[in-house]
Amino acid sequence: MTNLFTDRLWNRIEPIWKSYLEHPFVKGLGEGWLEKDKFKHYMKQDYVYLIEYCRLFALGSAKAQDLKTMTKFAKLLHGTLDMEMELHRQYAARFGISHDELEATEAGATTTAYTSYMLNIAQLGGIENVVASVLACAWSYSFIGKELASWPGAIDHEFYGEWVKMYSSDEFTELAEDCMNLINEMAEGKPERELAKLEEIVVKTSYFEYMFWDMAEKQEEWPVKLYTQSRLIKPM
Ligand SMILES: Cc1ncc(C[n+]2csc(CCO)c2C)c(N)n1
Repeated sequence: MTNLFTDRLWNRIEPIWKSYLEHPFVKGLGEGWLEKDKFKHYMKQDYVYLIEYCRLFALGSAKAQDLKTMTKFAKLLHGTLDMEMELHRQYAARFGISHDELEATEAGATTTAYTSYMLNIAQLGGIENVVASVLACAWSYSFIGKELASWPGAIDHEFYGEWVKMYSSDEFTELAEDCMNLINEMAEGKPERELAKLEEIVVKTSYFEYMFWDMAEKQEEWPVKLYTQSRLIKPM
């Protein structure tokens, strides 16, 4: 039996990912009672998150050592720009937000920290760092999508059903599997010291995923209180 690196990763990330399903934002989304304003905030932050995320896939293509990997990343880039971000544009339209307004969203603290971390890691190392940075995002959404799709009424919900449908779809499962196959191929033959580094990236990005759900729940932008002459001018 082969020892898959993703099986080893699963031991570390399972408790973190299970906590997403307990988080009020994800629970509310799956059970259908999530406040729309929270979802709107999430979709706007997620859109600018995805713009930065696309750069990661482009970096993956640039760093690829063979055409098969280059093509995989190009496919992931296209899938994100054209399919995943289209979901956001459609939800934005339902909220009366134009494409330009959506694109002009100012990234909040968590969004900035998360995308900056991934882009830094991906630029520092070789192709395996790019794959480790994107893995938790693609795989955890597939995990959440599949789980929520099994909750009664989630997929047919008049508002959140589209979200559940997209992330539980075959196309998304395939994108997540592409990332899992890539990391398994790249882990083969690597020394323990390097595997441990990759594992840390996947654990850190899994923590960031939790923080992203929490940012959405709290509708957080920059949690800074601004004072002028001792008067609070920007309560958070
Ligand atoms: C914070 C955050 N994390 C993960 C995803 C999901 N995601 C990002 S890229 C990708 C693969 C192909 O598009 C998937 C599934 C998201 N939307 N927002």
